[in-house]
Amino acid sequence: MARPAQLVSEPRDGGVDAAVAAARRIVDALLQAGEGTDADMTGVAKQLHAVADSLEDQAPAREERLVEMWRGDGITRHDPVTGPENALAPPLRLTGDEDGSVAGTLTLGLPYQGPPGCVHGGVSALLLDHTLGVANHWAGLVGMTAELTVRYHRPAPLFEPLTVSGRQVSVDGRKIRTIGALSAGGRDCVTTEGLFIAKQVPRPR
Ligand SMILES: CCCCCCCC/C=C\CCCCCCCC(=O)SCCNC(=O)CCNC(=O)[C@H](O)C(C)(C)COP(=O)(O)OP(=O)(O)OC[C@H]1O[C@@H](n2cnc3c(N)ncnc32)[C@H](O)[C@@H]1OP(=O)(O)O
Repeated sequence: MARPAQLVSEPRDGGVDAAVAAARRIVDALLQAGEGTDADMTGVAKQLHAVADSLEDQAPAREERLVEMWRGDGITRHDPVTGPENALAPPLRLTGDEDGSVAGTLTLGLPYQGPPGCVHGGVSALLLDHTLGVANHWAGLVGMTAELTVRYHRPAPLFEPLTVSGRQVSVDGRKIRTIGALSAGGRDCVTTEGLFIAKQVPRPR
């Protein structure tokens, strides 16, 4: 049987991907520390601002950067779910199977908390919306999300491996229907059904 296809950008060892991995650690560590430690948070803020100042000084114009982001086809490096260049992405790593499904596993920490010890519902919806989009790409026809129905069956736990999966189920003219699930320990926590319309926002150039 063929190996599953990698559907996300492999993070690189150095460059911006390494800096983004460090930024994710910072977000996590700040939340883990909170207010009640002896850490010099004023000093920390100063150091982080210094890093941001230096990055902003050297960044290209936003329009130029958008063109660069959207160069080429397929997998993106900047999206907020899988993108190795995006510190907001957990990141989720998705692979595509021969049967047309896509799936990935990840473990979420404190930055993604909703109810105590559980994943925020909006975060689950984000992970699923994107996974359904990638499932459409894997199936060969992508579209814009027109409708997303999300059912929350049971709380999804933080700090435990979660599986996120999706599969395109039908195409009727421009209407694409795609389903997905987020599960923990083999049990569905969240399931979703999406209607996508085959249309794309023009790429910046
Ligand atoms: C998409 C990215 C592609 C990147 C490609 C890279 C490669 C792939 C790699 C990696 C995958 C990445 C994955 C990313 C995933 C993320 C997805 C998002 O976050 S998308 C952003 C959120 N969604 C919006 O912002 C939409 C906003 N809405 C619109 O733009 C329009 O309303 C749109 C396109 C949905 C429809 O507009 P109209 O003008 O093209 O089409 P009309 O004529 O209105 O509808 C066509 C048919 O669909 C029905 N329809 C439209 N909206 C409906 C709805 N909400 N519910 C039910 N039916 C609806 C209509 O009734 C009509 O049906 P009748 O042909 O008459 O039978």
